[in-house]
Amino acid sequence: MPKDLAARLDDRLRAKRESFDKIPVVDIAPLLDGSNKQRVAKEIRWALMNTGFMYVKNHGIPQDFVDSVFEVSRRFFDLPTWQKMALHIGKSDVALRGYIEPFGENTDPGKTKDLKECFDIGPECSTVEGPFFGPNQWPSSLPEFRELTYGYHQRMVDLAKKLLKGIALSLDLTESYFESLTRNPISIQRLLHYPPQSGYIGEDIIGIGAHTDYGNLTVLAQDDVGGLQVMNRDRIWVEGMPIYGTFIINIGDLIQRLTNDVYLANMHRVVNTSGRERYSIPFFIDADFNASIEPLPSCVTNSNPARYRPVTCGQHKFGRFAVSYTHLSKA
Ligand SMILES: O=C(O)CCC(=O)C(=O)O
Ligand SMILES: [Fe+2]
Repeated sequence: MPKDLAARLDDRLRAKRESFDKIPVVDIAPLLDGSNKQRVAKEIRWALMNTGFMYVKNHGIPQDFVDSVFEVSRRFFDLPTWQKMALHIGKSDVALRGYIEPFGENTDPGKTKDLKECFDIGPECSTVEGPFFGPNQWPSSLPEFRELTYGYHQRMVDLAKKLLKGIALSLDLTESYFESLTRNPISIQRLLHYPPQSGYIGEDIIGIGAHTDYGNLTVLAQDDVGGLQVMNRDRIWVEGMPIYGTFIINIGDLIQRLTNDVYLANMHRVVNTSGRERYSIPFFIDADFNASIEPLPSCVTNSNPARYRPVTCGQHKFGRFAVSYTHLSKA
């Protein structure tokens, strides 16, 4: 964990929040169909103030489609290592697309090595245009991979934009608030595979080290294995158990900065002691590369003065990857 995060963690958890022993489930149908957006906004507000996480149900993405992406993800991670390494993220320049081997990204660098392996996809561009924007790399031995995973990415962008509307309403902003910040947003569609761990497990090697997400919003699909843990106010790790048919939504640093810590980008990690392989599919949506993020006037008060200086989305995000990606931090 970068030092500033470690220092801020205590502060965050001291903040006036209700502790939680489970993550709330929010039915977002009334947000999506417009029948009761305000009720959903209220539930989102409680969840993001107190846990930074929520499950969403009735999200409109067919479960058999999600299952088919899990299936192709399993097939991808089953490929021989040399085939995966041929698509290594280091070959994508600053676009940051492709395969990341175990220990190739450590989200709590200096403390934990991450056992997970990943594959990252993003908005398709024909050449590298700059950080996070460039061509994807595709596995030629899995012809169905591209259509399924890129199609999923498109559905996620759409869902995330609807969720951002709900978040805007939950902050008493107009529902279109995020539109001007997300015209061509950085987004990453990631596939993850966690091998099981057994015996003594210390914090030096786990599935994914304790971290907050970097951007605006994460939409996570997980299989039925379990292992996600989210920290509560008493610094207890609460299990984010799988609930079939839901996604887990959590906010990242940028929304925490925007809300001046009213909403919590909460710490989480994965420890897979199930004895089974675990797969998950997180999608990250951020803001435009040059979007400036600073505390909203409505979240700055005498008792909660502005805690953050403006930062551009791209600067913040690339800065965090620069220390977590082994291939970048060694360069
Ligand atoms: O696999 C999971 O459940 C969580 C993954 C995660 O936290 C991340 O990729 O940022
Ligand atoms: Fe995360």
